[in-house]
Amino acid sequence: MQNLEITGAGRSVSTQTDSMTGQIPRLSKVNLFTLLSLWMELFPAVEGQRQKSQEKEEGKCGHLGDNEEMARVSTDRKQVKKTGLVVVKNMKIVDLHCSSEELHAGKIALIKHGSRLKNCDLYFSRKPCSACLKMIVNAGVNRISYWPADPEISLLSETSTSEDAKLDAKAVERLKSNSRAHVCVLLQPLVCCMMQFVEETSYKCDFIQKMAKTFPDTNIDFYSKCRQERIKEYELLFFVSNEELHKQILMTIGLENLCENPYFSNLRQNMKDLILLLATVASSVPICKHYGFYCDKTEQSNEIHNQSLPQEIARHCMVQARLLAYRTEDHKIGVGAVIWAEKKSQNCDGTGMMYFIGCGYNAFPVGSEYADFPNMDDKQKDREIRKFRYIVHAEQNALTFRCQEIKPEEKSMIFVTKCPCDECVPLIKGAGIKQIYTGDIDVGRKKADISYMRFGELEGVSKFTVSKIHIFFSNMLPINVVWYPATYFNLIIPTLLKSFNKVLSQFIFMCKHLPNYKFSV
Ligand SMILES: Nc1ccn([C@H]2C[C@H](O)[C@@H](COP(=O)(O)OP(=O)(O)OP(=O)(O)O)O2)c(=O)n1
Repeated sequence: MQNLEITGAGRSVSTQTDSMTGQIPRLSKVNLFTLLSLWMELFPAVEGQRQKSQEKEEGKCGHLGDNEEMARVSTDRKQVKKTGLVVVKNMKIVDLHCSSEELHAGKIALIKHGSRLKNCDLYFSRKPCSACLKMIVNAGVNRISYWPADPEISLLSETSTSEDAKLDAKAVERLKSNSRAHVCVLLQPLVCCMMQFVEETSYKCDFIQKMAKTFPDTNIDFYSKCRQERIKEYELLFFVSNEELHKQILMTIGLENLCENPYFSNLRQNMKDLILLLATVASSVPICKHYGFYCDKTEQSNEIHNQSLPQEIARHCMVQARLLAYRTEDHKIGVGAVIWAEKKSQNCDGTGMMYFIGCGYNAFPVGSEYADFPNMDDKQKDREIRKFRYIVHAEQNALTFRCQEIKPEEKSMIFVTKCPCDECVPLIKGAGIKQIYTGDIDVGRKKADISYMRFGELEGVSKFTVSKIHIFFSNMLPINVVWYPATYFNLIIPTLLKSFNKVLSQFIFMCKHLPNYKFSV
């Protein structure tokens, strides 16, 4: 971990402020929406779905013995790719979805929004199938953007139904040419220095720093290792490494105009850059066996024992916030925030019980022009010309532009990349948000214009910050599960029962066959 202080992505980095003062590159909205759609495709499968697909794989589903049905299910699963979706209205994110076992992302959006999809822009991580497209164009959407790789009905799966995939691609084209909605690929090249900036800031972000602080002896640069792994993983998922194959796909999905150079190589370069950026941001909230977002007070974790999120979901939402932070207008530091809530019962969405409430990043009031407000920070002497009285914080924007009400009876949570300041803490509590997932590097800091004193004293809202899990429990639990008593029992008891069942059935089997064994002996 000592390496963390000196190297990042193979070269030395100075601090964000040293290297890029006053010239922070900004992620375009289109690229932010595209990245979030890709990221939503990676939303961790929820427990119910995981179990169901496991059962299907083991042949334990309701249609046990019905070979045809089994074959259809497994072909379907191979052929239909999970898809992420970002719903945007007036250039603001109004919802985040992903396919579930039963429903495609487009259908979920339709169920949830109906005709409110009118005039919305939809960003898909894969070109949607005809069944989704016909409904969403019918709802009057304005624009449908999709990632130009393997579509939702996969053209890469080697199943007997690949003909169907081609037929579906044709139907999609027909729907596209006969609809008013603009169905297109919206990818923009990253602005100059964006990648370097993301590398530097990811490496320096609160979560990595916190781990570096509390894990000082290890010299494993797990950030770089994690990043390399993510790059490989996401390239496999979102990229078609074979150029010819990629061209064939583009031709089949009506993008023959992108198959010629320089368009083809530009497209691939833009795709690669976005994948690299996503992998870099994702590695800034690392998956590490003994670390996670934990509530440090035991009484507090007991109180909310039934409510904590699985680590992989908490981490997923924090990466959403990290992506949002790259749209900041603050030249010094980007902050992102996203609010989710949990329904009491299962959602039709691939996000399980979780549903999106709102998101934001720190910026000047809507509509302000470049020279309207000062950008100076606390290092400048004159307090009158500092930014702090003008900038709207990430949490404030997330609350202002939320698309759903925060219901007092439901568990709602905010994920914010920087510790909530004294201005925001009462807002979060007042809004009825039940949990805060954040970094705590700033806790207790006092400055003339912005301080972080109230977070530590905050009561009635559970605070989850990156910390080390107790070794005893971490060894017993799966890596990505938040430790709290209920989860512990939820996981351990069924596992014990399962093992007990197995032993019991083996014992019965042995008893039944014992005479035979004796006979043969
Ligand atoms: N939870 C938070 C915390 C802060 N901010 C925003 C408001 C400001 O735009 C910026 C605060 O900027 P600072 O200059 O205080 O941040 P630094 O951490 O860079 O300060 P310092 O240089 O003192 O370390 O972050 C936010 O949106 N949400």
